[in-house]
Amino acid sequence: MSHKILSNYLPDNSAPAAIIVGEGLTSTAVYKLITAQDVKRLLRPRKSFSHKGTYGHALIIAGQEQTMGAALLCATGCLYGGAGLTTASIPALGLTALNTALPEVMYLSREALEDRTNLEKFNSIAIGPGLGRDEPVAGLLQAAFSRNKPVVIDADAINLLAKEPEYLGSIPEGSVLTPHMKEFDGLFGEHHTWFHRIQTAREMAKKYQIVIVLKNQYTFIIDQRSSVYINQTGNSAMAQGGMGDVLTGLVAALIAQGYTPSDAAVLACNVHGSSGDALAANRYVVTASQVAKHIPEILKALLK
Ligand SMILES: NC(=O)C1=CN([C@@H]2O[C@H](COP(=O)(O)OP(=O)(O)OC[C@H]3O[C@@H](n4cnc5c(N)ncnc54)[C@H](OP(=O)(O)O)[C@@H]3O)[C@@H](O)[C@H]2O)[C@@H](O)CC1
Ligand SMILES: Nc1ncnc2c1ncn2[C@@H]1O[C@H](COP(=O)(O)OP(=O)(O)O)[C@@H](O)[C@H]1O
Repeated sequence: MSHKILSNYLPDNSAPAAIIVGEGLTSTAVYKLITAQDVKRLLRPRKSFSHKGTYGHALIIAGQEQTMGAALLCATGCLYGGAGLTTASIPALGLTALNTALPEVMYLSREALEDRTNLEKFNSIAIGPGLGRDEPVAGLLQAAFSRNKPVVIDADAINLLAKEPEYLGSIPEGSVLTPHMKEFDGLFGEHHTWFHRIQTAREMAKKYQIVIVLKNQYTFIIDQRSSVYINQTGNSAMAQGGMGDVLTGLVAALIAQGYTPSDAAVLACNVHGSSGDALAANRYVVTASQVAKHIPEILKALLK
């Protein structure tokens, strides 16, 4: 089995030289490289005798007037990630855009979230993309947390946790946090090296029993036992707004389909990056919408 030095995966080369990386999810090393075989093993084929109810119902709580696109991109990632049903809870002014861009996706008003019984039917919830900081985000977060089932938490929902850290204690176990570097440091304090950032992520994932997806060129997925999975797919053609919103929707789609939060995060990061890689083979830049729409081809290819 080949081993690589962790520093190879850090932009600042900050890891002590002795830290090695095992190849594959079954490696006993703390730091594990995600391989194509891992992802093939994780992905389950769709069953012949199945219907939309077999593949779960995901709820996306996202968007505000100026960033409705983030909600649409998140819902697109969820739809193309194979959730049986996707519902978007967005401000009513986004309804025409939703119905036009994504006719497959259903709508739940923000007011309806106040009645917690409306949330019971969902197999997964993602919250945060484009929510903004002015809206009553705290109320939306409380609604998402009220079920005590894993929630995918991104963007402005992470920014709210940074502002009101008392909510950290009520994150349901198994939830998946998907911060980029700036969001991570906003929440858990400034870090001067990537190695130290990863150590904090390991500590926090264990403390709160959550999965942390620390987004980067190589994304680090840290599970509840502090293991670190390193995703190698993805490229700089993907460095464009909305890319993370698609990833959030994809994680929600996979949790809705019954994958564990940790497997969903590993699979989503790998497939999201592979989608970008396939498209970038003959493109200078790939958009978030393109990456989302190419996901089904990547999933199908993994089953071969
Ligand atoms: N179509 C839509 O509706 C879209 C809506 N969106 C939604 O809008 C909301 C706010 O999004 P946002 O882009 O304004 O703020 P945010 O992502 O916090 O960046 C702020 C600063 O942080 C930094 N930074 C960012 N990423 C980094 C990284 N990986 N690694 C390191 N640093 C990084 C960078 O700072 P710089 O490096 O330039 O100093 C950047 O300027 C949010 O809810 C989102 O979902 C977007 O998804 C776009 C499409
Ligand atoms: N240079 C790159 N190499 C690999 N992946 C990248 C690169 N740039 C961006 N990405 C991926 O794109 C996504 C960006 O997420 P994020 O910063 O949250 O975007 P947004 O907030 O605009 O949706 C992450 O999944 C990240 O790994």
